[in-house]
Amino acid sequence: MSASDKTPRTKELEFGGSLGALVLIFVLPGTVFYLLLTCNSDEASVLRLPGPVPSLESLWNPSALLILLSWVSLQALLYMLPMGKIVEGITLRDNTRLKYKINAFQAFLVTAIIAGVAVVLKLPFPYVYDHFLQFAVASALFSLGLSIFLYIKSLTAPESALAPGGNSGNPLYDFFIGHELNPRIGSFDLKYFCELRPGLIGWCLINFCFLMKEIELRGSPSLSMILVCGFQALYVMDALWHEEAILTTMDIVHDGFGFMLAFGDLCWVPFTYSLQAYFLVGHPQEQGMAAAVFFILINAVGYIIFRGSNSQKNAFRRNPSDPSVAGLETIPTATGKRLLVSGWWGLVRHPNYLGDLIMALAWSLPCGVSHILPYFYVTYFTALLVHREARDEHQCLKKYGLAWQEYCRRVPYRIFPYIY
Ligand SMILES: NC(=O)C1=CN([C@@H]2O[C@H](COP(=O)(O)OP(=O)(O)OC[C@H]3O[C@@H](n4cnc5c(N)ncnc54)[C@H](OP(=O)(O)O)[C@@H]3O)[C@@H](O)[C@H]2O)C=CC1
Ligand SMILES: CC(C)CCC[C@@H](C)[C@H]1CC=C2C3=C(CC[C@@]21C)[C@@]1(C)CC[C@H](O)C[C@@H]1CC3
Repeated sequence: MSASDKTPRTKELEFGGSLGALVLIFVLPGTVFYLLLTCNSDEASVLRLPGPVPSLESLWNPSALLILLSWVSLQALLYMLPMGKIVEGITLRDNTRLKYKINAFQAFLVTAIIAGVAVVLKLPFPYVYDHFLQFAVASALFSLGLSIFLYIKSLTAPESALAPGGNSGNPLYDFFIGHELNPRIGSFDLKYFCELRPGLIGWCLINFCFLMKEIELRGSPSLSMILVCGFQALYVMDALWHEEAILTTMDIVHDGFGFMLAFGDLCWVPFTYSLQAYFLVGHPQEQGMAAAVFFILINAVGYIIFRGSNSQKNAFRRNPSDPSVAGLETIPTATGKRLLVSGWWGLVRHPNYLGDLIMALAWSLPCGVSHILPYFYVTYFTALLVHREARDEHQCLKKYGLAWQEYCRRVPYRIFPYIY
């Protein structure tokens, strides 16, 4: 291995360094349980502490862990099935390119068929609602176990396989961010698998369980529940359909696979992104048709901006002379790549984040305005994307230097036109 193959030491630590990492390892699971306990209470008020903390025995349910393990195994099996195409990821430090299976959308369809059969067989979907906290505990323990396994595995990985963002030499920080970039067991890519499948498809299934709980309680699903489940299913299906696009995201290219992504993918996403549907079961909301049309319009505007900008960039990066992007204005960079300065990417520097945030708002509105809790997602997501934008900006400035400064001059706003 030549010296340039080796992953350099990570000098600039993010998230407040090792102390920040230590705090987040406790704060993230704490936030999940606080949100779920609050949502379970009658008042669902984020300004009050939720009732008494449940006993440890009541949080532990071996059946929940077994169901979770079966779920992850089913998704792993679907991932490994010989369906879908194989594509290559970006070129790695040692000049190799890993191969990835593209079949997440097919996995979703097969899962939907299995769920349909389970409905016909009258399987008790509302069980997930009744034991949701226990499922969250099982999932948090599973992600912690996976993160420990990943860190131990990374200690035997070659230097070239370490993550540029998670090679600080501080074990706690590297455990949090992820020490190894693309941990694999044979050809099974653990990070790529977890990023989209068990958590995102699981989020849709959890929403469906909540909808079935509403049917059990009230005879039919509410309009609010149908809107929330419909909007979020569209978002998940879109991500699975465009699975190939995640191969160039910073999570796959820069960050390793450690506690942050393992917990994020397997616990945070399914158990906090489904909060609106969870809230609606215990706190029903009446929405009229006019309001529903308004929410659908907001979601549609967000989706058009989100999908239009992501597709425009993807098409441009794949083939700059593609007829759909060939007429757009660009600026050259020293790396040979060009930057779009017109179209969606001339509106703000992260139009895809803007669209995503507009959709996030549309997912909360069907829950009414009497509670703050269903607005958790849009609030947290604004903070996540503002932070992510700053991380990406920092990487782009390093990569493109003067050309990036010129782009910032031409397109001065980051996410919200004329505001930020
Ligand atoms: N729901 C959720 O929890 C989350 C959702 N997301 C969503 O995932 C999607 C992907 O986001 P993310 O991974 O952050 O990255 P982006 O898709 O925003 O990609 C950023 C990269 O795009 C390229 N780029 C930036 N500006 C330009 C330009 N003007 N012209 C051409 N290329 C440009 C640069 O890479 P290069 O030049 O190297 O190609 C840059 O590093 C977004 O829609 C986001 O909203 C993200 C995080 C969490
Ligand atoms: C636990 C912390 C608060 C941070 C966790 C971050 C993760 C939840 C997110 C990091 C990047 C993500 C992406 C997506 C989901 C959330 C995580 C895993 C998408 C798959 C969502 C759908 C989009 O179409 C693509 C996204 C890529 C990044």
